[in-house]
Amino acid sequence: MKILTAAQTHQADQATIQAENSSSDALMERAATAFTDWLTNRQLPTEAGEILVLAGPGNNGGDGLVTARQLHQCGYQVRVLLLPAEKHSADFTTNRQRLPAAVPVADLGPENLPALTPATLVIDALFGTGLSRPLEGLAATMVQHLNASQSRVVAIDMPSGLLTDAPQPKDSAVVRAHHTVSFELPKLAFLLPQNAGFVGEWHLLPIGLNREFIAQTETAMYFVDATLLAGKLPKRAKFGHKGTYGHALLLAGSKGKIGAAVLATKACLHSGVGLLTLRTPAIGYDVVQTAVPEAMALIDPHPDFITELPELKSYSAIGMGPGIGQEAATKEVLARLLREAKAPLVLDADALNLLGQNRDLLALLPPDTLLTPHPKEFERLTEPARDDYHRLELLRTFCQQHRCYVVLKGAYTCLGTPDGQFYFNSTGNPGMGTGGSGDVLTGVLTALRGHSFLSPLDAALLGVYAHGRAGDLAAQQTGEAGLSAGDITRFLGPTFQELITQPLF
Ligand SMILES: NC(=O)C1=CN([C@@H]2O[C@H](COP(=O)(O)OP(=O)(O)OC[C@H]3O[C@@H](n4cnc5c(N)ncnc54)[C@H](OP(=O)(O)O)[C@@H]3O)[C@@H](O)[C@H]2O)[C@@H](O)CC1
Ligand SMILES: Nc1ncnc2c1ncn2[C@@H]1O[C@H](COP(=O)(O)OP(=O)(O)O)[C@@H](O)[C@H]1O
Ligand SMILES: [K+]
Repeated sequence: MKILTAAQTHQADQATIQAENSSSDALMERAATAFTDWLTNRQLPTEAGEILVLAGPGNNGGDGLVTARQLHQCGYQVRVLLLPAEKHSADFTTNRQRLPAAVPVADLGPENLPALTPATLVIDALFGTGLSRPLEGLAATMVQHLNASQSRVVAIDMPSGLLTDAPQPKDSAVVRAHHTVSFELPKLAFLLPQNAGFVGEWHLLPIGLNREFIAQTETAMYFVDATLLAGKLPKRAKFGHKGTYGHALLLAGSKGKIGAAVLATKACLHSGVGLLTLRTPAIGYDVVQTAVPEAMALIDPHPDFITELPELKSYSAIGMGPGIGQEAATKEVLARLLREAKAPLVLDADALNLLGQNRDLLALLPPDTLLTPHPKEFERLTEPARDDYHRLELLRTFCQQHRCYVVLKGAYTCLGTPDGQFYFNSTGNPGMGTGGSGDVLTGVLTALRGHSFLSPLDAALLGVYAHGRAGDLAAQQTGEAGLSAGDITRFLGPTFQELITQPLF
């Protein structure tokens, strides 16, 4: 799915109206109907209690007014408070007139703030994508009043006060919604940790925005779902053999962290690699040969950490980082790897920390190298970010400058590409916030980068998505708290099976 800006969303709105030869009023009715259906499917009139619609002056307020009318018609107890304004959108005015007289309506005022109890269900329709500046005055007071209450809050399209594509000034008033119900395509603001407390759980409702317009609209941001990946992972060839699927090399593990090597190795083997060799210090030999007999162990002469780079010529992808530690000798191995590798590289964990401490090494990164930092590791490679939007700017600059792919890990892992695109992943769950999940991802990505039939972009997209999806399948069995990194590996097979599509021709 594409992620559009607020301005592009508005254009999509207009293009839809034009293409259908209909009216903005009709599109508003469609959006609000989708919202009302969403709500009424989840809350019976008795459960909902008293519903209070807060309506602003624009089309977001118009959505609120249509919703109030429809809820009333469905037997819900609903009343409306309007935010006084100098001008109103045409569709707001139309729907103000259409509101049945039986629905109580009043103007908000500094002396007329509503009583809000835990039994009140508030529909926030003050502002949506048309927000052009931080809230102030009465709107800000109302939002603070709402946030201080125990009421249940559902926002239409956006939590009011939150900008769609840009950071908020600190301390500006933004509704803290339990649910945000938005239309058609996700918004950048939903994907950033700093907005989690405002957005709550978000939901997308299709409203039939014009597909051609969306297809033609240029964007640098995508939300990666199964549809976007359809057809990218081919079925294994009937006469394929282990040579067809690449020979991966992993450099992983040090004393006390051989487990990281085992996790990455297992994940790589469960992601379709043909052959796998693991370079690990001598202390890991028995562990690895026992825990993962499918992998070949190429033991470093040093007992505790990796000190020598093996011969590289037989490998189709090389992953380095999980559990390697930050010894000077290991840094030299990394530097030699960057100088000598011809195969695609995946760098994670301490390989990234070593790069951060020795930034001159960044100049050696071969083009299309894949780096997989979490935000702290990314900071060590660049600089501390002021906020999540600034972090994305740093990500774009870093990827363009070093011609590399960066998997910035998190709840919505963001893949940055050398041409400045962002791909936000849709899979995964908080259960994956557990030691070793990242090591599993390195194994997955190393396997996929070794598939000559996948582009660097597709390998990264498939790997990140599959890792999260396997975590989701695992959590269905273990629960989120019970999930450990090895559980993710067990579900990689079914995940890849789901992703394979086999067209007839
Ligand atoms: N696209 C879709 O898919 C569909 C979209 N739909 C709905 O339309 C919504 C967008 O509507 P919208 O463009 O009318 O903007 P909205 O958010 O109501 O606010 C604009 C008004 O607020 C004002 N204003 C702005 N900031 C302010 C501030 N800080 N403090 C005070 N005032 C402020 C601004 O005035 P101005 O900036 O010009 O001064 C203007 O008057 C969208 O979120 C969705 O709910 C659906 O109906 C159909 C499908
Ligand atoms: N709340 C979450 N939702 C989805 N995925 C998550 C969440 N928390 C962590 N993850 C995923 O788990 C992995 C954790 O990686 P990392 O921090 O490197 O762990 P480790 O260093 O312990 O292996 C990342 O792929 C990240 O995207
Ligand atoms: K809103």
